[in-house]
Amino acid sequence: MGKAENSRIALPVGSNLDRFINKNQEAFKYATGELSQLIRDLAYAGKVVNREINRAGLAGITGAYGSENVQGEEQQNLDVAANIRFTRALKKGGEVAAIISEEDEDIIDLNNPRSKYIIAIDPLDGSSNIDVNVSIGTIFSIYRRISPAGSPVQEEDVLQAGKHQVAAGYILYGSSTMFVYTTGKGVNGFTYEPSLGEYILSHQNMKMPKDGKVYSVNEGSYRSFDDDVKAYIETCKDRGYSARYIGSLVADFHRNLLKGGIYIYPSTEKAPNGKLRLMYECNALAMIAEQAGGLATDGKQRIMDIEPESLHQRVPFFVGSKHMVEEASK
Ligand SMILES: O=P(O)(O)OC[C@H]1O[C@](O)(COP(=O)(O)O)[C@@H](O)[C@@H]1O
Ligand SMILES: [Mg+2]
Ligand SMILES: [Mg+2]
Repeated sequence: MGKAENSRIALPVGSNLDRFINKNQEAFKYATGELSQLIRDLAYAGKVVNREINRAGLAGITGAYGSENVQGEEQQNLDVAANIRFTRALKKGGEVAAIISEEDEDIIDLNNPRSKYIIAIDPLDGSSNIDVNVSIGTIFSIYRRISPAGSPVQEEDVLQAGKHQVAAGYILYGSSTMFVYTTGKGVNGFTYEPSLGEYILSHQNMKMPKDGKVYSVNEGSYRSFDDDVKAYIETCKDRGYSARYIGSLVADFHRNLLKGGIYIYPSTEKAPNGKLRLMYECNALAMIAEQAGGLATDGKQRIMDIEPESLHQRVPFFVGSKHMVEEASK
């Protein structure tokens, strides 16, 4: 792995996340440590959720919870468990003023008067894969609030465009568990070492290849894709690219981040605005992609330039290797 360049964090692979966070903070002159602690709180909650995922089958916590979320999707037990774990850890941590969660219709105001951060979170991504032991994830975006700390959280604090994220990342619960994040100074990945209970720096200054030979789309809805998307998929097939679709956004994204490729969830007849949610799925992965040299659009414009109108709004999503997304977005 190349030596970290210019303002990137220089730490040997093998360092733990905590040490990296401290080092990262030094790069921010006016840092007060609150964002650092917030990232630690997320990483900690991720360890707890990781343990619950690993033993879900044993503890009988797989299956449906018996209620629907605001999107009308059936909540899985682990969706609800993960949502509780992250909300609780962030509340206790005291660094977050409010949360937007996929599993909650409204903003969760944590009444942490002194806190200046807002978090948007998909506690468990890839819910359809929970019970079948396929990789799943958690996705998060962090913003600084606009209204002064201590005052009630306003809509303007939470409905901010992706370009205003101060940090973003995901946790991948796969064959190994990884914590991947950015604070706007490159992307770094940490692999969880359960016997130590530590996240260890394993992927430093991650770069997404500019091109790839993998396309990732649910072709089951192919007939209702618009002609441009169909044309791009045909181009991929003409070129002999491989089709890979895990059905867990975080896992499909992570593969393309490492190997190159494109993930597309376009608008369809069933989902005219696509399926994925701008605030807690697309913005975070867009920031990671761009920080790693990739790109993310809704097929027309840069995802992070989209001004959000509602907490759970959906957008078509094209993300991955820069040249592939450029071509697919034409
Ligand atoms: O089954 P489909 O329509 O292809 O959708 C799969 C997509 O939906 C998601 O499961 C949506 O995320 P949630 O599981 O968090 O609701 C993505 O992870 C995945 O890429
Ligand atoms: Mg999701
Ligand atoms: Mg989810």
